[in-house]
Amino acid sequence: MAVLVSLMVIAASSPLVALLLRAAWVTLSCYWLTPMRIRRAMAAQGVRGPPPRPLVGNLREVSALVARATADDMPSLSHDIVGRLMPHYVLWSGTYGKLFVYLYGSEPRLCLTDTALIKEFLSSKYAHATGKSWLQRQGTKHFIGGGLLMANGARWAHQRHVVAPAFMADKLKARGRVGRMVECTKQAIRELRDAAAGRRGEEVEIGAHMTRLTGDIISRTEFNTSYDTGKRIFLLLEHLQRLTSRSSRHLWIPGSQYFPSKYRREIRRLNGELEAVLMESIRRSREIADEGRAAVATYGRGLLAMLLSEMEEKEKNGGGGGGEFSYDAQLVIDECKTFFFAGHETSALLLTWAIMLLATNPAWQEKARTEVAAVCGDHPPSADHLSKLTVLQMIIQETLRLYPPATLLPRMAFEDIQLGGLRLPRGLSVWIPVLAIHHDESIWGPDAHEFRPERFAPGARRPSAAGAARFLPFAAGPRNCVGQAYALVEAKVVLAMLLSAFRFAISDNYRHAPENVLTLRPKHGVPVHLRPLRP
Ligand code: HEM
Repeated sequence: MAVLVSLMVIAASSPLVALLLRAAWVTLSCYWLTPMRIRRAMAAQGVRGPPPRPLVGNLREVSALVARATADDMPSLSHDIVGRLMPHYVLWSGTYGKLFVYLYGSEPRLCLTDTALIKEFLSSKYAHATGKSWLQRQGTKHFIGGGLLMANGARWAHQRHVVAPAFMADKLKARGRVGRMVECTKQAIRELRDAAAGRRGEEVEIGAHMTRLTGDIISRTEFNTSYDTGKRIFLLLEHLQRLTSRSSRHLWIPGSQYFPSKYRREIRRLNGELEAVLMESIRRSREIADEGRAAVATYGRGLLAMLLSEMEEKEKNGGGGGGEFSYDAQLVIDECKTFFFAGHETSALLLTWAIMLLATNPAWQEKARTEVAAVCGDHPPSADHLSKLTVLQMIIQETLRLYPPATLLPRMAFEDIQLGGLRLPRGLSVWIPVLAIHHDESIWGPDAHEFRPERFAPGARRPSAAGAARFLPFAAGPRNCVGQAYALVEAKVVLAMLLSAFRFAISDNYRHAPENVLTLRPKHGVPVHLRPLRP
């Protein structure tokens, strides 16, 4: 007590000391007292977890467990990958039950696997009471900034309202995007033919080609950029992603976001360069629109056109429809970065894993090829063909079940939430382990780890009525993936064309080593043998 009184006297006499004491109190409260209070509140409801250490929480255990589990390649081509990618989930759900709490640094995380609760939690009921945490936003600040993926609350609602119409299924058909996807895929097939012909045994690493192809597709359909500009943007984004993931490893240290570091300096430089390239694209789009204004009062098609029209509205009306949240130049740039990032890597991974699965399951490969020939004949797929490619749709869904590019869904509670019988305190992060749910034998049956596309056949018995929360590759509810319809159209177009152009088999050089670096990817790529089917 005497110490406290002395501190208060010193504080009252010196504003600097008062400031330092306040900073120390806020740090202690954020980094230890609040997480511990949340942990106790969950323990009082019977939800426990591993004991945390100050500041690091359980972070070191997670890192050590994952490092050990992924040190070697898998001994066989098994799809039973939960123990490898989420060893901490396997360990702690075995010890504390499927509902448990752990601390990621100082962020308390509740692991939620109950599919009925997940459905409710992701519903519109909690759209404004949940969102992306400080840790997530800080980690991606220089990389995708205030774009839709990391926006929260009313700002998120406005951004979503502006961009969502561009990605509705009927718009995708109407705006000639399928045609552009076909053109990009034709180019990729030419490159694959050349690459295969130039190598002994026609072997190519398909992942790199799919990354290039999906990058080209999003650049051309949504941003109207040239192949070279798109390529430059992706290289910069890739570099930034690597650096931000390295620099955010220390975010659990109080104040670390202000420490100067070589990563941070390089991130700032690359971000400046990326924004300059995007700004130039925007300037060119506006110039082209101005030249054509007399004839067509439009910026053209795609997402960038939509964002620029929205920004112009704001400039004209001094506000725009979203009031304080309307798009300005910086937000348009952030949105471009977000869609370049969110819209190409996940799609490339879906295609890469699908080709790996088809290359190792020749019967399904042949079945899909026969269907493509029956539906499309000798032509590339058109928008009308796509809904008839049901075998391909089943294969895509089974790929997304076994290898979902996003293995986790994170959401922070911004206010106290009553979820079923649970009270989730404000400040608790909820983590939905999508990969573990997709491989759960109690949901999918004893063959949960096997590639069996027939489980998605039209009319097949679904696991249960609450199915929406059991298959979550694109999340669910109002904050699901805004590009879902686009991604599925793209996957069908590309796979249908590749199946018509080549027969593929997995190479002996393939090393099965799925790893999770933000997204679920094959550590050593996917080398396949391509046999051209047509001259
Ligand atoms: C197979 C491909 C894809 C998968 C598996 C996928 C998966 C997801 C998931 C799981 C989320 C929720 C993330 C979270 O809230 O933490 C998400 C959000 C998002 N996705 Fe996708 N995505 C794919 C393709 C695309 C494409 C092609 C685009 C754009 C053209 C896109 C744009 C976005 C955006 C902007 C969000 C944020 C939505 C919001 O917060 O309102 N995604 N995606």
